[in-house]
Amino acid sequence: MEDDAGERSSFVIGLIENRAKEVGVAAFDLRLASLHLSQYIETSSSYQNTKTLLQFYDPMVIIVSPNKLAPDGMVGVSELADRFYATVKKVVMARGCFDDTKGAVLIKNLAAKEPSALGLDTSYKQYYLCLAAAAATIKWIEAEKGVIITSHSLLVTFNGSFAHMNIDATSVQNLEIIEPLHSTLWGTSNKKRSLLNMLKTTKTVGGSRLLRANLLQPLKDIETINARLDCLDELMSNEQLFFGLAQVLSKFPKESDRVLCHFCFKPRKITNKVMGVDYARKSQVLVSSIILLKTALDALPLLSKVLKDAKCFLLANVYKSVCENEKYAAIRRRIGEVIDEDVLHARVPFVARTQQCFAVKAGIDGLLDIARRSFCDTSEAIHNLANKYREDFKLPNLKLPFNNRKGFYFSIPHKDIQGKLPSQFIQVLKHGNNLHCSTLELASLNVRNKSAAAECYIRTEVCLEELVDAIREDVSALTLLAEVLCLLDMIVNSFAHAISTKPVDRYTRPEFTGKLLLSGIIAHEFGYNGPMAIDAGRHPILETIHNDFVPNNIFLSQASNMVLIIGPNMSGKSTYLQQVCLIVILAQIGCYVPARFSTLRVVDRIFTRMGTVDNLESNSSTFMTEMKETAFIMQNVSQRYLIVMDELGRATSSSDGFAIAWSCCEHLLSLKAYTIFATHMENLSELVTVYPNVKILHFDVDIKNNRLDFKFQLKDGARHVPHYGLLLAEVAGLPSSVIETARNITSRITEKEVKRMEVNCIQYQPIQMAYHVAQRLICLKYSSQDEDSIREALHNLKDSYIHGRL
Ligand SMILES: Nc1ncnc2c1ncn2[C@@H]1O[C@H](COP(=O)(O)OP(=O)(O)OP(=O)(O)O)[C@@H](O)[C@H]1O
Repeated sequence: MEDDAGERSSFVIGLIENRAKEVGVAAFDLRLASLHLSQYIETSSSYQNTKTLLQFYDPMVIIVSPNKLAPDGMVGVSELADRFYATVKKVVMARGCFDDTKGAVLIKNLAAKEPSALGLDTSYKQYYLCLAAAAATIKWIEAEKGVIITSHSLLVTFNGSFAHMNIDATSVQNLEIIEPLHSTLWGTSNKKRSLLNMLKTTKTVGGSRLLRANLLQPLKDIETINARLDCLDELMSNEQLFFGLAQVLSKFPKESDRVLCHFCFKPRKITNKVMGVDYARKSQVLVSSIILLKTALDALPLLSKVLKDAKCFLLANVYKSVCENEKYAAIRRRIGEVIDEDVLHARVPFVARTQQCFAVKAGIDGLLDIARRSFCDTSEAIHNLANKYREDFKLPNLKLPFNNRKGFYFSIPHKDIQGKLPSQFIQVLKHGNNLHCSTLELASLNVRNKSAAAECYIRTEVCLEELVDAIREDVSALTLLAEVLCLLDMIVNSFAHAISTKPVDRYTRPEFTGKLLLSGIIAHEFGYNGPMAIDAGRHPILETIHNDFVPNNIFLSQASNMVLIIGPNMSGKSTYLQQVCLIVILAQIGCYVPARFSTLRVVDRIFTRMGTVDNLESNSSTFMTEMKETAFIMQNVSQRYLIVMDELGRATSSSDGFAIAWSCCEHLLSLKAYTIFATHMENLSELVTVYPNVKILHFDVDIKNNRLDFKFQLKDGARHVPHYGLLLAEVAGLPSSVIETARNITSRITEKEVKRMEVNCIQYQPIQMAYHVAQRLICLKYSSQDEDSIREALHNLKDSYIHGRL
């Protein structure tokens, strides 16, 4: 639709809730003509799930019902919209518009696929909230835009958000997925330093929107992830295919997705209301859409040529479903019957206007030909007028720019005007080194030129009526083409581009455990709870800034599902936590990752508590925010989650903070989720004496000349770095007398602590080792390795045990 251009959001969201904490969401994408339905129980009183969805969709309109149905203690989605999305247009529709029965009928009629494929027809009563939201949303769109949605044209997904990895809104900020934090880890805020900005080399608006959507909701389906990874394998090993595809994609208009979906919306029959809303403009959009569609269809044979020999499933499937699809050639033939072959899509406004006026072949409509003549005459008169002014007023550098709003105007360099501008020139505006202006004569010619163009558009629309109806019959083919172009743009221009611009093997393909093991006991034991191992992983963004970025490993498994990382300030803890999460996200969007090797299990949800984000809710102290975020994690955690906690408990008294951190760790250790916990509290390493499934690591630091020398290297076990806080405080410029006093106090405390830790470690090491041996033996029991490999593994295990390397 014409008013959803550019990268502005194109989502209209209907929201409704009941008193049982259930929320129904219908998110309608006007650009892609798709509708995404979700219904879920809101788990927190601060609406974390709803906020996450709203952040994901970034709506331009939120539709809510007037009555407050929120459960006690919750503000209600309507107020949520007011508080957090004050700049987004809010529409309140009568409760009756949220009609679930009507929603079900609409979905049945409008969805491109049978609703049974969505699980809606049999059990829709259960999902009445999202259907009610859908009814209201569709009603608003049809009324507001003056359109009727074409039957069986909508791409409908159900429960969309939960078929994907869930990253809550706070974690999106903490991990700097979309935008860098104001106080970034690296000092000044820089737009380049978010994962989205790093990957945003897509060439189309649809491609970058798909990329954003993927980063906010990575995939969970291993088959789809692997299909993308297979595609990247092929692109990386076949340069001709990679460059060929990149080149062909550039031949498709940037706005292909929006235009292809234009045909899903059928304008209502002309009513006074619609006539009043610049009817000519609507006709112009239609003509421009047809020209864009022609340009896109003309590029399809080139795509077929490049993809003909592609091997991977994804590209072969695109070839089969799009390139070999007869429907596109048929549509192109129909377009050729009415539209002039030479007409091209143009971005320069006046060229585009001329192409649109001359789109339909000459001789098809007499009135159109007359309107064109008038358009040409007025355009010529305007150019003649400019020539006349150049000569009469001695203004050889007078230019005649055009924009859609103003029409033609004059642009005169300031330096060419000796004294005053002649009085004929009106509406004078300074614009850089030029003056922009008009004259009465130009204004009158502009009006005539514009109305001649408007007449052309309206007549053209009449000529295109049959063609447009024919195109609408195959609208699902156009939606498919739009989807495919966005996906290819993301994979080729973003993923493959990012990998290929790095030195060879900097990015590698992640492996996923789970699929192969999904049978019987092995699936149960290891499939869903397979290990997460990253060898020589790097931070995808920071490594581009630091030439000497130090890679680090991680290993999490059922036997060791928590890693506790200890290290002084500035040693690299927060960077490491971010790094692991970003690698998991990259892997689950189907991209290679910055690591030498990685084996991952699919993560359902990432939770982070990193303490760097400003609190959005007023009246919450740093500590309360920290506790609220932690409570949210604790209440929602389940086994395939990845939890990342940075310095929990630092915002209160040290004893309470330690107690909270310890008990949170104990709680998390009792679950199957994987947790990475970074802390300054060295005493927390004593957890290892009680829980064999926690692994302690530390960031290596040397002390040279009373200065900390950071190695950024993770090492096994805990290491006590004496007085690192004092050393850093000294560097920061605290007076030496203050430092001296502080040093005396801390040395007395820490000596005692260290001794106690050493005793405990020695005492509990054998228990730890026995536990790890047992776990590895269980793994070996279920492994499918041959006898020799098992023998070798047992040998290695024995060696590791003897040398205390477990
Ligand atoms: N692996 C690495 N290789 C190179 N430099 C790194 C690495 N990790 C971190 N750094 C550098 O160290 C700086 C500090 O890292 P980070 O903020 O992660 O430390 P921290 O231990 O979390 O500190 P604090 O405890 O004070 O929050 C980063 O800004 C980055 O410049």
